[in-house]
Amino acid sequence: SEFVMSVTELDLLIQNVVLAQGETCRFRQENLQVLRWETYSPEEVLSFQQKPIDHIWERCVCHVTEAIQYIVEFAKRLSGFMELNPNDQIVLLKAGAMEVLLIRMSRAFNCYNSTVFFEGKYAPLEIFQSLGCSDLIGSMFDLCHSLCALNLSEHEMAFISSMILLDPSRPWLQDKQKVEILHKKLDHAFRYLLRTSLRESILTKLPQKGRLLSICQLHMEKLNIFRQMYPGIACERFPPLYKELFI
Ligand SMILES: CNC(=O)[C@@H]1CCCN1C(=O)c1ccc(Cl)c(COc2cccc3c(C(F)(F)F)cc(C)nc23)c1Cl
Repeated sequence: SEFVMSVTELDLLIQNVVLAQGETCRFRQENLQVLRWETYSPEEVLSFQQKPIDHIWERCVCHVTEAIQYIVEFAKRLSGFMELNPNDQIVLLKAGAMEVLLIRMSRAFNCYNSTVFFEGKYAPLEIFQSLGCSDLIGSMFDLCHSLCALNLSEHEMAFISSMILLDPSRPWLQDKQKVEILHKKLDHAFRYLLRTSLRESILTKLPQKGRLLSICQLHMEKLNIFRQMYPGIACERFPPLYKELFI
């Protein structure tokens, strides 16, 4: 029994999702644009590559953890999310936060020279070489390239992110129906938005769910390898939120 949403309800939901994204994206789109040709020099790249692996890992994990906190704030602002039971809120964030981070990373990616915004300038893939997980970083860059090709607007990215988070197919959900209703409303509003902006064609080109999932699984493997290699760091120095969500 498909439900009907009034235009007012659709507009209100679009406003809620777009506002949630605008208030919780760590870097403003315009600032990222201005800086996009500020790249690291070969000497700077070399000095990054010569730093010890645990040093770079720890900095990256701190950046990732901070970015995840912004994504938690994004989720909390999505209408209906805070009305879900706390267990389901954690289940949805645990499963979807990293995928949303990958979507957000593409906003800070310059697909003309394959660089990504990192610590103030745009960095090439090589800068992460000493991390010893070039397959993970490489697949993140590939994903950014395919997302850049879609030339997604902030509105579209906001909806894609909200539907990744409010995904009723996540395992261990207690109140699946409630998430289903939220997801269906987002789907209606997203399609309405795409119809009015003549952008329905992107629906068939969005990255498959499995692709995001596989990168995130690579994330977990790398993280476990790193924790084994540097047991000292993994426990204490990881910010608590990271432990809660990923360990
Ligand atoms: C635009 N910038 C960004 O999106 C990210 C998040 C916010 C800040 N930030 C960066 O500075 C950044 C940008 C690009 C890259 Cl490739 C990186 C390095 O990313 C990672 C290096 C190591 C491990 C990473 C892991 C692992 F495995 F720990 F789970 C997981 C993710 C997702 N990213 C890792 C980083 Cl940390």
